[in-house]
Amino acid sequence: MNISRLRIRTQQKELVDISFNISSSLALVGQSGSGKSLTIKALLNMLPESMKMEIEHDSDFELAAGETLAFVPQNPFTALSPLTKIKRQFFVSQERIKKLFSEVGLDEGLLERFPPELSGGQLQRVVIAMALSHEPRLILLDEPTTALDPQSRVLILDLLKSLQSEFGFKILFVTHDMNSAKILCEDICVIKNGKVIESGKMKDILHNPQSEYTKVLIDANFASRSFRV
Ligand SMILES: Nc1ncnc2c1ncn2[C@@H]1O[C@H](COP(=O)(O)OP(=O)(O)OP(=O)(O)O)[C@@H](O)[C@H]1O
Repeated sequence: MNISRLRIRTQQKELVDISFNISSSLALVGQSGSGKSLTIKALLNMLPESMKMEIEHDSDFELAAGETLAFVPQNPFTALSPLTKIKRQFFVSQERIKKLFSEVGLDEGLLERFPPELSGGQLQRVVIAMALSHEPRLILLDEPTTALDPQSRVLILDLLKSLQSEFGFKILFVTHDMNSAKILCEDICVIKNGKVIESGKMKDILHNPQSEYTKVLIDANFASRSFRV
């Protein structure tokens, strides 16, 4: 999927002006304030009313939140309604929910529980099952593992990878964490202040970053994390 131009502006200021291509899995990486969340909101058509956007993309891909597009947010603890049983938070048949639960590695007994009775990793699997329930063509992931411990983080990223090879959806993964980006994505687009700094194959950019900004992102992450680098 090719986004040949995405511009987001307020009356006062241009916040984002980027282009990117999602051939299979793309990490959109940048420091805080670089425009990652706004990009996701723009694709979901959920920008604040004070902002205007212009978007150009391939004509065969309709951007429809909850249909062609699914979204997995940062914090699974706040993504679900706490006082509603898990099974009541899906809008598909019980049979389909059970199938989705087995695909994300969850015991169907958890369907009878309330969200606060599950761990962060289990909750994120529930959210991923929900994202899959409409058979999306593209899943938008906004730092989906930041609220998790390192072990659950790697398990969730591995799960997303295997689900992707099973179902064939594309992934846009927004993060400042190069370690996670490296595990999940084949391609990377580095952004700063709403502009693309560099983009290409993940392995090429990790081995040979062209900008100081990318080097800092790589060094910060690889120096501070101990898991699978
Ligand atoms: N509602 C808003 N009104 C005006 N400016 C905004 C609004 N939301 C975000 N911005 C600005 O847009 C720019 C990009 O913000 P965005 O939230 O997309 O960054 P981000 O890369 O997701 O950062 P983080 O990693 O901290 O979530 C920032 O300069 C931010 O201050």
